[in-house]
Amino acid sequence: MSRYRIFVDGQEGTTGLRIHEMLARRSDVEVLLIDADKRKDSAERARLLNAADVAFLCLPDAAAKEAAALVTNPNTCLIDASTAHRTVAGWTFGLPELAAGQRAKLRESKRIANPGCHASAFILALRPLVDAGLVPAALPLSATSITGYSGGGKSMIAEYQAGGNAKLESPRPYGLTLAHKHIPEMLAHTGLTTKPVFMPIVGNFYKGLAVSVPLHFSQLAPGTDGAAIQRALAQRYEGERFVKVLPLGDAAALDGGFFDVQACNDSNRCEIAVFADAQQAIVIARLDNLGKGASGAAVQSMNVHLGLDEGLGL
Ligand SMILES: NC(=O)C1=CN([C@@H]2O[C@H](COP(=O)(O)OP(=O)(O)OC[C@H]3O[C@@H](n4cnc5c(N)ncnc54)[C@H](OP(=O)(O)O)[C@@H]3O)[C@@H](O)[C@H]2O)C=CC1
Ligand SMILES: CC(=O)N[C@@H](CCC(=O)OP(=O)(O)O)C(=O)O
Repeated sequence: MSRYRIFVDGQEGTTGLRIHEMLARRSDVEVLLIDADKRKDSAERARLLNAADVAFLCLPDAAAKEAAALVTNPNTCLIDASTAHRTVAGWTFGLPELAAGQRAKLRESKRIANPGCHASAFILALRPLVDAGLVPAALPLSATSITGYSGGGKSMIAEYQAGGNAKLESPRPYGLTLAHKHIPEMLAHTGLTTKPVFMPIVGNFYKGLAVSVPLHFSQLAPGTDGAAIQRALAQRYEGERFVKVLPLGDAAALDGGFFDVQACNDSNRCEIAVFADAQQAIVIARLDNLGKGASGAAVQSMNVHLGLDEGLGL
């Protein structure tokens, strides 16, 4: 049996290494490796990109754009983990659970842009509520994301792991220009038309992420309550392998009243929880920023594209 040829451009980086770990367990793929001293050599990267059936781009945005321009082989499918192409025409958003028909698009497309980690959680939580008409598309929302430091890639990991900086011990809000790079994809792929106020917070733990969105029923479709929100989400993701909607107010999702943002670590799962009283709800989606938030999602997209079992290697 001939094996699929896979290249990871950025194989030494955080998401690239994780993809390698996932592919190493598989016998149906051959991973094309680049010599360490040539990993930024455009000619060598071009050779391997064009030799691959699927190439993952685990690179900063500028290098991902450069890599895309190096591909001339019409058979090569690019799966870009960076922010560069997530709202660009001609690229398919790498979230199979986005909507009916998304898997068919991923199967056909040779250009797949994988979602950002915060955006994955936000979109999975909000898209069904907008589609169901419970959340009006123009509603001004706010969202907070608590994330582990591996989301910041090699440089942030080194900063945290060096130790000795007391400022890194407490959670740090950022994105305070109100222009986080995930906001365009959050709008484009939920159907929301008003930019949400989005504030991520990075904490002193390696990985795991939870996006919280507060909702006031007075601003939603008439009659909407916590049960209706949970039901819309549960119906939308019924039968999905990697998206799990928890029961309304699920005490089991809490640890003595606290929500564990690391509960989906080392999995490709996103769990969505709804907590509500008579007037308000908080929808929280948690995932592993290097799992469903990045490398796991990229491998899932590859499996869908190649027509394989979607969970292979995950
Ligand atoms: N970490 C996460 O949780 C997530 C990351 N992403 C995105 O995925 C992409 C990769 O992120 P991440 O793995 O965290 O980043 P890292 O910083 O950990 O790794 C990036 C890698 O790309 C290499 N690189 C940089 N420029 C070039 C170039 N011109 N040619 C070849 N290689 C190059 C770097 O080399 P060197 O080793 O020399 O620095 C590094 O190994 C980014 O766009 C990021 O935003 C997406 C979702 C989640
Ligand atoms: C902690 C941290 O810095 N996290 C990153 C998100 C990582 C991610 O999803 O990456 P891309 O959108 O770049 O692909 C951030 O908020 O910018």
